Amino acid sequence: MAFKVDSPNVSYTENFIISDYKYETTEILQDNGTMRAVPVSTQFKFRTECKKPRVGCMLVGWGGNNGTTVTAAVIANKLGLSWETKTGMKHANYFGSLTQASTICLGSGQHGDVYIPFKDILPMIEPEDIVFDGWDISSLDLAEAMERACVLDVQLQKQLYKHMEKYKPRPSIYFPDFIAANQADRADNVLKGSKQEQMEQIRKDIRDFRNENQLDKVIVLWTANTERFSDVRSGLNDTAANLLTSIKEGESEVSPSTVFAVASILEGCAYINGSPQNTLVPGVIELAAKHKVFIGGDDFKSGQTKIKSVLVDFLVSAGIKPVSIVSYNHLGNNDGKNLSAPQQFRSKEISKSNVVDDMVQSNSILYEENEKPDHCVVIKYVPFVGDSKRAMDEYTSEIMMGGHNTIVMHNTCEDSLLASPIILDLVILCEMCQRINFKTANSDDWETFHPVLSILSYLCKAPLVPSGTPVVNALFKQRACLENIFRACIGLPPINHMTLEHKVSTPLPKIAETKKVEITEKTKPVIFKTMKQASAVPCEE
Ligand SMILES: NC(=O)c1ccc[n+]([C@@H]2O[C@H](COP(=O)([O-])OP(=O)(O)OC[C@H]3O[C@@H](n4cnc5c(N)ncnc54)[C@H](O)[C@@H]3O)[C@@H](O)[C@H]2O)c1
Ligand SMILES: O=P([O-])([O-])O[C@@H]1[C@@H](O)[C@H](O)[C@@H](O)[C@H](O)[C@@H]1O
Repeated sequence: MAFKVDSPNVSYTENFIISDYKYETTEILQDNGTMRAVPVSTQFKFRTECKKPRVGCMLVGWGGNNGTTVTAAVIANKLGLSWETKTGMKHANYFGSLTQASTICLGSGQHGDVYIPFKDILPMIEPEDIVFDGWDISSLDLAEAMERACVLDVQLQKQLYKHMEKYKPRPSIYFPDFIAANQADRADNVLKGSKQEQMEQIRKDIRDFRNENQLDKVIVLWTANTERFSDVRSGLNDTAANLLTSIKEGESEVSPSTVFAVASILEGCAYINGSPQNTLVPGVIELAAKHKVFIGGDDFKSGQTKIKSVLVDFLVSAGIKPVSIVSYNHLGNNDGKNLSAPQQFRSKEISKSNVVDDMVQSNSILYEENEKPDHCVVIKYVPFVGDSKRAMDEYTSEIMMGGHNTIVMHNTCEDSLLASPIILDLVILCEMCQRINFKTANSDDWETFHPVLSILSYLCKAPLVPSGTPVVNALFKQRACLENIFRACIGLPPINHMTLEHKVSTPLPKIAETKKVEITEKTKPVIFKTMKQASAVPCEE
C-alpha cells in the first residue's frame, strides 16, 4: 500500500486493517412544529481483510458487446498491448474506471492536497487478477463475438484474436418471452429441461468454474439483454420460499435473470444486475439476506444518465429549476436492437427516468410537493451507427424573474467502452466490500454491509437500496459516500472540502492526536432506536 495511516485509532496486522471510527451525523427531530438538529456520534470498529483472494467473474451475456469488450480490455492491459490507428498509436488503459483511472484525495501536505489512485485507498483486487467466464445464448466464441460487436479497433482485435477464441460462453437459460423477438436468431446455445434443471445446471457451472480455477470466490454479473419487467405478486416471487417453489414448479413468470440470481445466491456468489429489469424481486432480496450474499444493481450508469445525475444536481443545488428534460439517443448495436421492442424499452425508460427524483425532492423552494420537471426518454435503433451511441439532451430551466435557460448537449460514444470499465468497478468494489466487517456498540460479532449493496449506487442508473432507505442518484454524493466509507475503514475523517486552514488569517493550532476511543459505559455511543427516544433527551442549555 502506498501509504500508512499514523493514528492511535488505526492498527495494521498481518491480515487486517482495523480502525476505530467515530461516525458523526445530524439527527433532525420535530419538536411541536420546530426542528431540533441533534449531532449524533456512533462508534464503529472497522476490520478490512488485506489478503486479496482469487476472484472469478461470470458474465451473463458474455458474448455481447460489453462482455467481449471488458474481457478483451483486461487481456490487452495484461499484455500491455498497443495498436496502430489512423490517429497514431493507442495503448491499453482503463479510462472510465473509477477504481483504475480516478484518484482520491488522501489529505493535504505542505504543497497542497495529495491525491492517490482510488484503488490504493484499500487493498482492492486488480482487473488482471480476475478470471472471466460466463454464459451466452449465442454460441460464438469470444473472438467471433468481439468481431461481431465491432467495438474495438481492428488492429487491436487482430492481436487479441488468439487469446479470445479460447473463451466459449456456456449454454444459457433462454425464455423468449423476456427479451425482444428479434433476438431469437442468436439463440443457438440454450439449455433444455425444466426451469429447476436449468437452475441446477447454472449452479453446477459456477461450482465447476470455481473448482477448475481454484477460485476463492465468484461474482456473477448480468450484462445480457434487457428483459421486460416481471410481475411481482404474492405466492410467485414475494418471498424466498415462494420464489424457490415457483422455479421448482416451472412458473413462466420467473425470468432468466432471476433464475441466475437465485442460482448465484445459492452458490454463495454475489449477483450484480447491469440491466434495468426488476431481476431482484423481493424473493431474491430475502434469499440474499438469508444466505448473507451481496446483490446490487440496477443498470450500469454509463453516459447520458451519468451526465444527467451531475447536471440536474448542479442546477437544483444552484437554485435553478429544471422544468423540461428530454433525453434522446439512437444506437445501432444489439442492445439497441433489443430495446427497439416496446417492453424492453419500457424497462430502460423506467431506469432512465427516475434518476432526477432525489435531486428534485431536495429543493422545496423550487418544487411544490410531487412537482417534477417534464422528463422524456427516447431511444431509437439505427443500425448504421453500431455501438457509437448518439445522445442528444435538452435541459430547460426557469431562472430569475421569469427567465429561461436551455442547455443542449450532443454526446457520441462507443457505449460498450463506457460500460466495460463500470463492469470492472462493480466487480472490484463488490469484492472489496465482501472483505469489510464492522462492529458497533450494538454488536459483539463482526457484521457485514446490508445484502443490498447500495454503496454501488455510483455505478447504477436505478440504485437498489435496502428497504426504507433513501435512493441517492446525485453522482458526486454517491462518489463521496464510497470515498468516505473507504476512508473510515482506515480511520480517516470524511473529505468535507471545508479547508478552514485556508480561510483563517492565523495558522490553526495543531489539535492533539485524538485519543484511542475504547467503547465503555461512559463512552458508549448515543444510539437512538427511535426519534421519540431521541426527542426525550433534553436540550442542554
Ligand atoms: N453503455 C452500455 O452499453 C450499457 C449501459 C447500461 C446498461 N447496459 C445494458 O447492458 C446489457 C448488455 O449491453 P450490450 O451492449 O453488451 O448488449 P449486447 O446485446 O451486445 O449483449 C447482450 C448479450 O446477452 C446475450 N443474452 C441475451 N439473453 C441472454 C440470456 N438469457 N443468457 C445469456 N446471454 C443472453 C445476447 O446473446 C448478447 O450476446 C444490456 O441489457 C444493456 O441495456 C448497457
Ligand atoms: O447510461 P446511459 O448512457 O444513459 O444509458 C444508455 C442508454 O442511453 C442507451 O440507449 C442504452 O442502449 C444503453 O443500454 C444505456 O442504458
